[in-house]
Amino acid sequence: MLSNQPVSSTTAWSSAATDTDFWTMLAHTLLPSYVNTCRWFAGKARQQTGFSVQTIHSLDLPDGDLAFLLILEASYADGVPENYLLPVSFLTKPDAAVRADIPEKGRIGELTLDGQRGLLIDAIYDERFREVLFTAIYQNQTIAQPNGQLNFHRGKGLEEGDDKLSSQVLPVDSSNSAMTFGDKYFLKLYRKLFEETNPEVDMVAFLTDESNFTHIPAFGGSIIWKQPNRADVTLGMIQRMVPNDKDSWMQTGDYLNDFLYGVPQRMFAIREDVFDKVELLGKRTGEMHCALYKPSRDGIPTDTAFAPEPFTDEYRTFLIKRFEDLLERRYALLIDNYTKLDPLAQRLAWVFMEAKEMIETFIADFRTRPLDSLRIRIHGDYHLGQVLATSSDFVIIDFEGEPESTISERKIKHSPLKDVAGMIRSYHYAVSAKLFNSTETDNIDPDHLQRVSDRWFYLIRDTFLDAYLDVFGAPHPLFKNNSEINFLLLIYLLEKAVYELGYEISYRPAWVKIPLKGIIDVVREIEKIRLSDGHSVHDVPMLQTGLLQTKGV
Ligand SMILES: Nc1ncnc2c1ncn2[C@@H]1O[C@H](COP(=O)(O)OP(=O)(O)O)[C@@H](O)[C@H]1O
Ligand SMILES: O=P(O)(O)O[C@H]1O[C@H](CO)[C@@H](O[C@H]2O[C@H](CO)[C@@H](O)[C@H](O)[C@H]2O)[C@H](O)[C@H]1O
Repeated sequence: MLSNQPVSSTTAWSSAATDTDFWTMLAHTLLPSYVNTCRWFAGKARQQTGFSVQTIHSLDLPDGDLAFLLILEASYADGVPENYLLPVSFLTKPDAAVRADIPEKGRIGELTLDGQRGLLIDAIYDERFREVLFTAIYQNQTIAQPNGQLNFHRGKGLEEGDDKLSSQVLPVDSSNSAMTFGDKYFLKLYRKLFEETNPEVDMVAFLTDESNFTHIPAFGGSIIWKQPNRADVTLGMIQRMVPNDKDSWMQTGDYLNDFLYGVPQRMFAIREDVFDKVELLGKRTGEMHCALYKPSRDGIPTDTAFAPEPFTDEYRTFLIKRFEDLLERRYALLIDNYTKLDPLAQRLAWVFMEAKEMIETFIADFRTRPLDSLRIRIHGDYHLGQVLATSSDFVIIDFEGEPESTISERKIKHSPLKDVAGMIRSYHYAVSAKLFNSTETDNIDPDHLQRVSDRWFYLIRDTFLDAYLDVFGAPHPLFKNNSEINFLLLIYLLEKAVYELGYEISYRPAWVKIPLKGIIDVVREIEKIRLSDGHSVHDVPMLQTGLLQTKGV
């Protein structure tokens, strides 16, 4: 977004790196309004108190010009400041063609530097900058900077001979920026930065280098900022590009359109190939977790970052605390927004509020319940939108973990059933969003709609779960027995639905009833447990309609 204010400085672009006054001036003029238009800036809704350029890394462009990688600090009235990556370059040529190529969202503003007029842009839109990043990764370059060094690392997935590829910025608007190289590589530049290696780099590099799991885009390399006595900061990662038409959320939506067709005629029909796909996704998910399960072999411990761990007291305390905080925040959010909810959501909200004590008792049981299953690194934000559908298979992407968690939290090991719960919730979302938000079902009795969507969901859930568990065989150290599987699934399903409740209240209020229904389904399961054996929960029965019963796990 171009600012109308003409901004000028006596500094030339070539000597700007060391001119702190220049960057301070920019941080007070062009940058705040620009950053606030960017999809990747997560601080828009917060009360901002200012921006400052904390660090400037210089990169030489092929024609002798320069681009800078700015680390921009955003400060707020409440809470800790955040750091964002903003690469900038300065186009001085009054060349209309060059400028016409820069989309509005890449234009930071007009600048006059040392008498030279030009346009300051987000450098991802500068082909020279993209070429420099790619070449540096390809050549494993280390570029010294006043504040440490930039380490460009090439991984297994970047092939020899692919050194000159044309590049583009992908139009997807998300929390990071994506560039493609020769339609073969996908480079993600992280925008919000953390002083720790991004979990996505850990995970994708590990799966590429240490396992035979091929259903992720192979790791092509990373861009890391290293500083003495400080943790590494990950600036970017490159992977193989996956040719895909759509993600699994969209694919499931297509299946649901077919299904929806029969609903007004009271015909319940799911195509067989839908079950085949769901089974395949269950299998791929199981294979991903098998690949992440690396016990010590012959007494030789594997990389501790990936070694399986038991359900320690420390983990139990962490999870319970997180759950309690999450519940408190969600109850408060729900109360604040109650009057904005539609009548169905309000009814469900009441059931949730009334079940508070029961939920708390159930969570508290997690502190002492004997659990012999194991925890490993997992995807962490697993849902249908994170799985790309190729012509006949699936590729799993976006291993950054749950956006609301800190980077350290995202690396905590969990039961892989947390990912399984994420996917189950996602199927529930898919059918609920389709059936309750489509005009085709406007005239259908809501109770009937609820019954058919429940049936669809249970069949799909059990198909997914069954195919998932089949991968492990029985017994497997990750899952002690059915009772533990069912208990852990309930815990993670509840946690995920409670997390989603906040997401929907903030971003899609019309969808709030979806996670509320998910929470209430778990509450009903907890009630069943209590009714079956008083208040102790030794044997946790299978989920309603679960095919699990037939498995000898
Ligand atoms: N390796 C890849 N190949 C092709 N497209 C990809 C690849 N990785 C991601 N994408 C596309 O880019 C979008 C954003 O990627 P994602 O990893 O989810 O980024 P973000 O962290 O910004 O959400 C995805 O929804 C998908 O459409
Ligand atoms: O942007 P991310 O992929 O990191 O994930 C966030 O946004 C997701 C929504 O796009 C949100 O997922 C929720 O909605 C999905 C449907 O749009 C559904 O499939 C998921 O089950 C549901 O959790 C995700 O929670 C949030 O972290």
